[in-house]
Amino acid sequence: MTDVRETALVCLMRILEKGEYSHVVLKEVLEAHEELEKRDRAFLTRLVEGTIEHLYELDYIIDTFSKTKTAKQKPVIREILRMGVYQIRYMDSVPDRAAVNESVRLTVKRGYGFFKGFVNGVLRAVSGNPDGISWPKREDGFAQWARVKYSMPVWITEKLLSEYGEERTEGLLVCGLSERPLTVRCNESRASLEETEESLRSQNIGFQRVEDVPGALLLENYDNPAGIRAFEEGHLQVQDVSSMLVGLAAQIKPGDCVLDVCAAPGGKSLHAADLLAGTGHVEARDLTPEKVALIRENIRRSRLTNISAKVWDALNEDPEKIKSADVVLADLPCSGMGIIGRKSDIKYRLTEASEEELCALQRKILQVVWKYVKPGGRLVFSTCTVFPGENRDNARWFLEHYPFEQVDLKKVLPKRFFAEGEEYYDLQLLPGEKGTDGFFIAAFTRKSDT
Ligand SMILES: C[S@@+](CC[C@H](N)C(=O)[O-])C[C@H]1O[C@@H](n2cnc3c(N)ncnc32)[C@H](O)[C@@H]1O
Repeated sequence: MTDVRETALVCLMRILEKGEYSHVVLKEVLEAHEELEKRDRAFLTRLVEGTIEHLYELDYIIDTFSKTKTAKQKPVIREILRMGVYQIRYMDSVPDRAAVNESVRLTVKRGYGFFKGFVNGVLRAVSGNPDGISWPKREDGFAQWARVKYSMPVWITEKLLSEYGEERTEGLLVCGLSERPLTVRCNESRASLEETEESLRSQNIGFQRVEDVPGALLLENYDNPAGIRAFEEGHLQVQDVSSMLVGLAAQIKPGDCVLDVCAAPGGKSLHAADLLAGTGHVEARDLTPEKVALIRENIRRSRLTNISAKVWDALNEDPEKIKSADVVLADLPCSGMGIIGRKSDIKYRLTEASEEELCALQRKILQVVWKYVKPGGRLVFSTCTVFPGENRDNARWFLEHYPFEQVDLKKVLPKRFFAEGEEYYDLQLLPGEKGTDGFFIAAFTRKSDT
């Protein structure tokens, strides 16, 4: 029988000690353990994701009660303690005694019997003294306080504070630790919204329509599309509402030729193909064969026929595509801070230097791909992040350097995304504020005399 906690430990060793991506490791491990029941899969996923989400807080607690600080502990012991504290603090279904005993058992099973007294002692102290922790105080410094309270690196909080102030920054931090609903888009060129809703009802899957975004549904109590019939039939695509706004901002018309230069796993390309309703064509590109395989897998499942995928480095100019596209989608690589609620290891990997490199990479890609837009056609630039350097600043830079006019998004996107009386051309969404992930969109029309 699979030892669920041991499997979680193996995941945490790969993610936190070896630097692998959490979503990749979890997907691989869950696929390799098909025998696990739904309940065990949910427990494993929560234990791994929760431990990562609350990492700094868990270390702070362990370091309060342990003479040997987490930074100096053996990696296996450190991960067993982190998992143990997470279970004590956040998993109501696990009695503290079970969390302690299971951690000790795991210590012995992994060959570290010498440390069983240490693990037992630290976890018992954590469980027995919940009030014995001296937490950082908010009034002594928001970023240091948030480091422990929301497990957020200090430099990120400081950067957010300088752009959004304390209240909105805290909203973003809270959202990063909250469960987000699974949002899906109905492929209405394959089945009507009503048919897809009927199929969901027949499987007792609860949902709510997002009234102002065509085809968008929020699924209730579902965090994984596998097993949903409408998904297997290609009538549903997992996609956040914010990402669906790209398709609307692109103002796609029947017969359009769409080029998505950074498309994997294909969310926006598939939306564009669906909006074309069997006409026109979408070419979905990405950097590597592995990424393009993800797009192809989604195309295969969706059974849409007006879309193809190709490996192409967006930094290389493609002479065959110059002035060929009615719409270019530039959903560019970014720091991903808008989706930390879904991929919580992002915040620990990011550095100030890597964020600056991403700003520069975006400009390099835009420098090439604007040429593919036909005069009168559109380029939509988007990211799933919240830092202005990658978003607003690059959108302004683009407008200053290339022959485009900015599309006023207030005229093409639902009203509720914009505050009354504010001057907007582009749109910056923060996680949770409008029921979406954090996201940025700007759209441009190429001047016709260029
Ligand atoms: C934000 S993701 C795209 C998400 C996608 N548009 C969707 O909606 O599913 C950015 C993508 O850019 C790709 N990428 C990064 N550098 C690239 C390059 N030089 N050329 C092409 N794609 C690149 C990454 O592999 C990644 O899949």
